[in-house]
Amino acid sequence: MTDLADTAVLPPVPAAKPPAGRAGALEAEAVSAWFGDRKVLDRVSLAMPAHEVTALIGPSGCGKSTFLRILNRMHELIGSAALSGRVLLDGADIYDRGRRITHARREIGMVFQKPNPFPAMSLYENVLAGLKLGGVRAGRDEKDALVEECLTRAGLWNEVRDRLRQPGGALSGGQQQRLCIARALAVRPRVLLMDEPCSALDPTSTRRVEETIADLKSEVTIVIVTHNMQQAARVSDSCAFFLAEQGTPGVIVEHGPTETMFGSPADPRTEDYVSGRFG
Ligand SMILES: Nc1ncnc2c1ncn2[C@@H]1O[C@H](COP(=O)(O)OP(=O)(O)OP(=O)(O)O)[C@@H](O)[C@H]1O
Repeated sequence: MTDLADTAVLPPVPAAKPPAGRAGALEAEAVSAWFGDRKVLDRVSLAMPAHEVTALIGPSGCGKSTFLRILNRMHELIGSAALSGRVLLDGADIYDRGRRITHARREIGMVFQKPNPFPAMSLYENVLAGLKLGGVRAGRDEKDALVEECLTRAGLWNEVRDRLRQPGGALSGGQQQRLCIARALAVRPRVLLMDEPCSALDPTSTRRVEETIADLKSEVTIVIVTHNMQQAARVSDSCAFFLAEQGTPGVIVEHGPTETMFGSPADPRTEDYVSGRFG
């Protein structure tokens, strides 16, 4: 259980370019979760190695999004929510009493299913929004450099470089999602969590976001929830298959290298799911 009385304000972050290899290794140990009396995850353990893309797959309602939210302390924002277990970022438990919730949120960023840029704010200000929330002061040149760097890393710079003062709401859905990725990157996370980031996008935008994911993993560890098995096969290095059978809490049935999970899974339920026989 955790202390819920922390703020959502980001702490100051340096505006300099991140050192290479800053991606963090994330590890969940025996994580269980509840909404009220209802247990929805049961002792889920999973290693998410640095510089890799880990896909969380499984039928609707098996606890993938809940697990993802636990990885950056968003689960505890829901009134009836509780959890047990540990989440380690490079060996340090993000739920330790001495660690601030804001620290976990900065180190472990999140991109949501529906692109959520600030629609009236300019593209430029959107990218810097996380820094602004944290009260970080930076000079104009520093801000310009950060905006260009993050939009480039998110694969959007070339499309928007001439219209940075336009509102975030003026972009296509796919561009908005990449803007949200740029915004998440601006606070220098070590892990990026993505909850079905392409489910609201057309195939072309989906491909563009997938290319962005592939480019980013040299700098940031990625954990992605997806219902799209082709996407999981395309973007991930390893997969974890979640299942909640007959009203029981969600568990990981099997996890391993994506090639194995799709080519020769050990559990027949994994085989049935990845081949589209259920779910
Ligand atoms: N805010 C909430 N309050 C109560 N129950 C919730 C809440 N959010 C999720 N649940 C329940 O927790 C279980 C796990 O939900 P979760 O959204 O994590 O599953 P999921 O695998 O991500 O599903 P989907 O693929 O449909 O998004 C479900 O039974 C769901 O109804």
